[in-house]
Amino acid sequence: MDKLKAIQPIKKGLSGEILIPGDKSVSHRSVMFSGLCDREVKITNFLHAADCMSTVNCMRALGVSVKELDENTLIVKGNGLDGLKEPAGIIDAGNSGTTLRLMMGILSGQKFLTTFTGDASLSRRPMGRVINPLSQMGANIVGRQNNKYLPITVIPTKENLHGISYKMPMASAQVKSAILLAGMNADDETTVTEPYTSRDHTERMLTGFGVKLKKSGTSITISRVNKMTPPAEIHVPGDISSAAFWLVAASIIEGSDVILKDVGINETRTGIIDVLKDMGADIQLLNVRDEVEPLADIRVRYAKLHGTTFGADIMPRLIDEIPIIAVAAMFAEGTTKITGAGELRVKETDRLQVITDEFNKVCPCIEGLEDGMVITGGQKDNLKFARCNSHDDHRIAMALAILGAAGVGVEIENSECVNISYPTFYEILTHFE
Ligand SMILES: O=C(O)C1=C[C@@H](OP(=O)(O)O)[C@@H](O)[C@H](O)C1
Ligand SMILES: C=C(OP(=O)(O)O)C(=O)O
Repeated sequence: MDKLKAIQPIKKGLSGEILIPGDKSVSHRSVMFSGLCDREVKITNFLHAADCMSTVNCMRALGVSVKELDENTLIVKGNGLDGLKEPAGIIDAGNSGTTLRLMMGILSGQKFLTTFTGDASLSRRPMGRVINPLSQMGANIVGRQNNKYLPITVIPTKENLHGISYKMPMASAQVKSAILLAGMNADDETTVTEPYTSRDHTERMLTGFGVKLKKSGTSITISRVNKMTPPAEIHVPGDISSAAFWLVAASIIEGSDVILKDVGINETRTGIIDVLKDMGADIQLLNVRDEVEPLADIRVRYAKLHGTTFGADIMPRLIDEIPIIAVAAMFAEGTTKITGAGELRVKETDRLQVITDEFNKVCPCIEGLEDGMVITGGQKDNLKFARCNSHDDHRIAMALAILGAAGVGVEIENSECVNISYPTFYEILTHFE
């Protein structure tokens, strides 16, 4: 039985500095791409959390050496671009959509068989969105319910993959990445076009490994890759999706003035900063610097927020932040309307449904829409202590914790799932009084 977590209200606000752990998306990719090279790559500030460990275990099962120098420092040594080996058993992708979808792209051109499983949540998530375009490239991937769900097997094909030009029905970095990674093994050019630009970590990191990509608007083109030349070291920036919980907590808890250290500010990820600023938040970027990914320290102070409206065009830039933005909206004066968020229905949970069901237990102020929600704000004095359920969704658990900390406290059932992306989250939260 998972632990019930009691969260106390924070009275004095957030202060000092919070060191933000490594970015989950960049951590996954750093291990995958390094594992396709034939020399050692050192990865620093790697996110040691359950999702990224699913990727580490997957790469190990495929014959890649991954040594852990300490919790956040890895040495990855692969056997070259054609050096992955057939795994001896079934690979468990756990809770991680990124692991499963990107690995399908990498494995679809390999000459061996791989079978994946995952947890109950991942087994409900749609995989046809990756299997369909990869099949058009000549991959042979089968899954439950007519190739839609886990368990999934990637079957070797006799023919090489061929390039396609694919217009994606949704903005998704996982789908885009899977197609580009398969495209590295295809005989001719592969082009993928998104309705809106999603996070571009794959494109940036592949470029850092010497892979040539052409970008035009929201289209990316890749050709067969014969060799990857890794940097000696990859430093993973702090995860803005983890920083998001403190950005909102400090914005809504009076007396807060805190600095979030070493946060990745790649513009395909900073939608949360734009939306919070639009709501009146006091956020300053300090010490901005540019590595493979841009980084900054972020100062955030309590401010009186007001409601806002946003939709599909900004959604890929804040897709994982909707639960915590909903919390900000509950404290903001006026109404917040979010549309174009239908993708939230196919995350670890149906996040639109879970936000409406669980946050309304604390204060019934959220009306669900088919592709979003309307939140009536100004609820600070109307919150009641409730027992809520994360439904085993890490981002819901953390958003509920901030809702409780900024209000009158909360109890969270299935609270341990924060280990998926932010194992030290509760420890940091309880530093503040
Ligand atoms: O590529 C990635 O690392 C991710 C892409 C997003 O998913 P989609 O591609 O399904 O939108 C995001 O929600 C997920 O947390 C991580
Ligand atoms: C959706 C998420 O991750 P994934 O798709 O990799 O499971 C997330 O971390 O919020």
